[in-house]
Amino acid sequence: MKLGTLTGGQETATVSGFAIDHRKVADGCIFGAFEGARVNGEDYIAAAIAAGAVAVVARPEAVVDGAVHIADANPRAAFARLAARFFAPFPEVAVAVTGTNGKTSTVEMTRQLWRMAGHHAASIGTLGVTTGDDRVSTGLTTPDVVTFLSNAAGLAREGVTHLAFEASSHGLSQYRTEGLPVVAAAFTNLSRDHLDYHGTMEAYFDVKMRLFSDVVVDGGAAVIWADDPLAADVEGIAAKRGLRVLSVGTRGEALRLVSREPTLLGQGLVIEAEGKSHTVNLPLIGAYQAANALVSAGLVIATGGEVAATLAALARLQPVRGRLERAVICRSGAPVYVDYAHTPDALEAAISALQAHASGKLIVIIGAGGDRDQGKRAPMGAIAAAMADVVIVTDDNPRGEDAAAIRAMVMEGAPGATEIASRREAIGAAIAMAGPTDIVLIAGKGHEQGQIVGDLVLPFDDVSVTREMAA
Ligand SMILES: CC(=O)N[C@H]1[C@@H](OP(=O)(O)OP(=O)(O)OC[C@H]2O[C@@H](n3ccc(=O)[nH]c3=O)[C@H](O)[C@@H]2O)O[C@H](CO)[C@@H](O)[C@@H]1O[C@H](C)C(=O)N[C@@H](C)C(=O)N[C@H](CCC(=O)O)C(=O)O
Ligand SMILES: Nc1ncnc2c1ncn2[C@@H]1O[C@H](COP(=O)(O)OP(=O)(O)OP(=O)(O)O)[C@@H](O)[C@H]1O
Ligand SMILES: N[C@H](CCC[C@H](N)C(=O)O)C(=O)O
Ligand SMILES: [Mg+2]
Repeated sequence: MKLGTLTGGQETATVSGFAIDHRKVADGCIFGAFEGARVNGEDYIAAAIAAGAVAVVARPEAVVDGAVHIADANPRAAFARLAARFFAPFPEVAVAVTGTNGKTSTVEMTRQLWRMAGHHAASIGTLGVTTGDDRVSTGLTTPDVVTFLSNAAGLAREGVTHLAFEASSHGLSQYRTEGLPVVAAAFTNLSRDHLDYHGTMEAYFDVKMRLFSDVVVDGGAAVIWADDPLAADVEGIAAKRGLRVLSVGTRGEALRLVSREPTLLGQGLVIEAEGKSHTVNLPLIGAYQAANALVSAGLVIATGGEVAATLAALARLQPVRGRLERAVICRSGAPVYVDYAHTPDALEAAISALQAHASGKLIVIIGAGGDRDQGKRAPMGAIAAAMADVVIVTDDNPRGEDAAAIRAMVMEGAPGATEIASRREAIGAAIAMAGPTDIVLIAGKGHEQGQIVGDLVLPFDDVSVTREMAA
C-alpha cells in the first residue's frame, strides 16, 4: 500500500507494516513514537528510521529526520487509525466489553452464544485470541495496537464475522483498539483496580467511558449491567451519543433478572424480556456469572440475536477457564475451585458464590500481584477474613516487588490469616485441612500458566498443582 493512500498525501513510499517498538521496525514500516510509562518512544525515532521506517507518527514537536513526519497531538490515536486502514477489513460485527471484572467471562460467553447461533465467532482478551478450535495468548488483556489490529484482520481473513474483545482501561487509555469499528459495547461494573496507573477512580471511570463516548460507532448499542451503582452515569453517556441502550439485571429493562436460585451445579434464572418470562438453567455457579451471562445475551441480542433463542442458549454455556473452575474433588470429598478474583469486589463475588454451596468451612487462598495497585491488598485480606472460615495468604505474581512485603500488605487486612509463601505449599495445606463438607477456593491466578517472579515466568497452573496435591 502506498504511504499517500494512507495519509491522503502524495508520498509514493510503499508501506510494509506498522511498529511501535523500534526493535520491531522493518523496511517500509510506519513507526509510532509514544511517550510511555517507562520511556519516551520519541527517543527511538532515529533508530527506527535507520531500521527502515518510511514514516513516523509522533507529536508535532518531535524531531523526525529522514522519514515522513505524520504529526498529531495524539499520536497513539492517529497511529491506530492509520494502522486500521492498512489492516482492514475486520470482522463486520465487533463488540467490546469494559468493566473492572467480568470482561473475560462476558466475551467468552458472547463468543459461545454467537457460535451456537451459527456464526463464525472469536474473542480477544485475557485468555488470548480465541476461536472455536484455537487459543493463542498475547500476554495482555487488550494487546498492543499492532497485535490487536493485525489479529483482528487475520480473523476476518479466516472467515470470522463476529468478534468480542475486552477493552481494558489501559487499552482504552493507550488507544490500543482504535480504528476497529465497534457496533456494541458493554459495561459490567466498576470497582477498585489499577489505581497505580489511573490514580483516581474518577480517572479510571472516565477512561472506560471513552468506549461509549468515542469508540462505539454512531447508531451503535450500549449494553449496561443495570445493578452497578454507576449504571445511570453510563446510560447517560450512551444516551448522549444516541446509542441504543439495553440495560440488563434485576433493574434491567431489556433483560430483567426476576429471580435466581442456586442449584447443585449452577442456577435457575427467571428473565423477563419483551413482556415475556423466560426460565434458564445456567450451568455456572455464582451471581457474577449470571450477571455476565445477561450482559453476553444483551450483546448478542443487540447485534441481531433472537431473544428467546439467545436466552435458551445460556443453558448450554461452557465454563470459562479459571472462573470458579472446579479443579478437583479432594479425597475427603471437598471440592476445590480456582478463580481469577484479584480485586476486592471480585473476591467478594467469588466467595459469595461458594458460600451458597458450603455447609462446612470455606477455606480461601489469596495473594496479590506485584507492580499492580497496592491499595487493593489489605481490602482483599479483609474481605477474605470477613467471609471465609480459613484464610491462607500466599504469593500470586510478585513481579518486581518483594513477595514478603506484598503478603504483609494483604495480611494487614486479615491478621488471623495463615501466611505460607509457597503457593504450592499453600494449596497443599488447604487440601490437607479440607473436610467432606468444606470447600476450598484458590483465588487470584485463575487460568494463568505461570508465576511471574522478577523477570522470570515460572511454570505454574493453579488447576494442575491442585490436582497434583490432591492426588
Ligand atoms: C503500563 C502499561 O500498560 N504499559 C504498556 C504500554 O507501555 P508504554 O506505552 O508505557 O511503553 P513504554 O514501555 O514506556 O515505552 C514507550 C514506547 O517506546 C517504545 N520503545 C520502548 C523501548 C525501546 O527500546 N524501543 C521502543 O520503541 C515502546 O514500544 C513504547 O511504545 O504499551 C506497551 C505496548 O502496548 C505494553 O506492552 C505495556 O504493557 C505492560 C507490559 C503491562 O504490564 N501492561 C499491563 C499493566 C496492562 O496493560 N494490563 C491491562 C489490564 C488488564 C486488566 O484489565 O486487568 C491489559 O490490557 O492487559
Ligand atoms: N460481573 C462480575 N461482578 C463481580 N465480580 C466478577 C464479575 N465477573 C467476574 N468477577 C470476578 O472477577 C474475576 C475475573 O473475572 P473476569 O476474568 O471475567 O474479569 P476481567 O474483567 O476480564 O478481569 P481482568 O481485568 O483481570 O482481565 C472472576 O474470577 C470473579 O472472581
Ligand atoms: N494474578 C494477576 C491478575 C491480574 C492480571 C491482569 N489483570 C493485570 O492487571 O495485568 C496479578 O495480579 O498479578
Ligand atoms: Mg480479562
